[in-house]
Amino acid sequence: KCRLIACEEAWTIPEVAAELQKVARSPTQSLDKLLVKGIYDADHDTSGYGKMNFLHGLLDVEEQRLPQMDEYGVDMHLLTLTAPGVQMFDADTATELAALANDRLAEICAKRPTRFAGLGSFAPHSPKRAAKEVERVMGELGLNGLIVNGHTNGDYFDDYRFWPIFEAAEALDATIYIHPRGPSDTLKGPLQDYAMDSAMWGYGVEVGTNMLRMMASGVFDRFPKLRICVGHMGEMVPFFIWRINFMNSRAQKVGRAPKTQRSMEEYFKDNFVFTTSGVEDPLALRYAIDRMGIDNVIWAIDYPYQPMKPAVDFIENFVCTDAERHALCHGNAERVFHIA
Ligand SMILES: COc1cc(C(=O)O)cc(C(=O)O)c1
Ligand SMILES: [Mn+2]
Repeated sequence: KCRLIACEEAWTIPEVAAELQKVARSPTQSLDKLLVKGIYDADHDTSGYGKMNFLHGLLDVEEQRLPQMDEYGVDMHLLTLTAPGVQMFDADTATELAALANDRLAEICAKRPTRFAGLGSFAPHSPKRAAKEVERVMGELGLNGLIVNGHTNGDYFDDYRFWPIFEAAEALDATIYIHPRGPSDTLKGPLQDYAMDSAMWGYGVEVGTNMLRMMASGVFDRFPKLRICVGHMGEMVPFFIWRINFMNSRAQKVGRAPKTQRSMEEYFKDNFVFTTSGVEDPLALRYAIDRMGIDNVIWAIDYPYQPMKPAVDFIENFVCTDAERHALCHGNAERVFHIA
């Protein structure tokens, strides 16, 4: 029996849920509003927002989550404050609620250290205080890395203002998990209809765009040891990596893109790992392993947005070698997220 560590497992606290309800009732133009309203304010004026009953599963750790982990043989959940995290709040509220969520998460992990690990949050729009929180998360709180959800107020991670956060994470060998959120106001255009704002399409576009901006801008020349994790089988990038590499190197030759020390494919292989969250497709997984290398692929459920049993069945039925199975199911997670 292979140890199973699921690495994109969503969770929240009542204080963040309450603040997101305020966002849901505010006149925000953010595309996250469709999802936030559907989850955190569904019973209030639900016109067009689609009620989705995830809140109980997000708040819960021991009532339903842990018994299901026992029933299906999932040893650990790597818990992450669910998207959009604290990033829709003002910088002060975001900083305070990230620290509160991190304290609560450390308590959960301390109480059941063989069942739960956790990624700490921060407020990207207060980068200096965020860098301090990264140090507290990895030091005093003893958590396993960081989580952030795509853009913040429309800014992406090629923007030098975020670099104090990368500096702290790189120095502490702390992996930053870039989870999706709805596309930014400048990206959202035709993504506002047909539920394309979130998991079906907009999430992949949002994170994929962030990843490419980081790679193409030379962030990893500045922070060569920085490790980023993304979910959802690499947010479409693995399947497009040949074309991304070819077209970026041509763009560099003709001066359309800045010169970088390494190629896009090298940055993706050297500085990224990705999980299988929400893509339970054996063909996609086999391609991703063969294309990007087994050491870069990590199993995840994406609970409670994905039901637990099908995700366990998916990985247990996946055809692979024993070495691949150990890497996928726990070995890579233990290395990347410092799990004993
Ligand atoms: C933050 O809210 C989420 C909603 C869903 C969904 O299935 O509607 C999926 C994800 C996800 O894929 O992480 C996240
Ligand atoms: Mn997720």
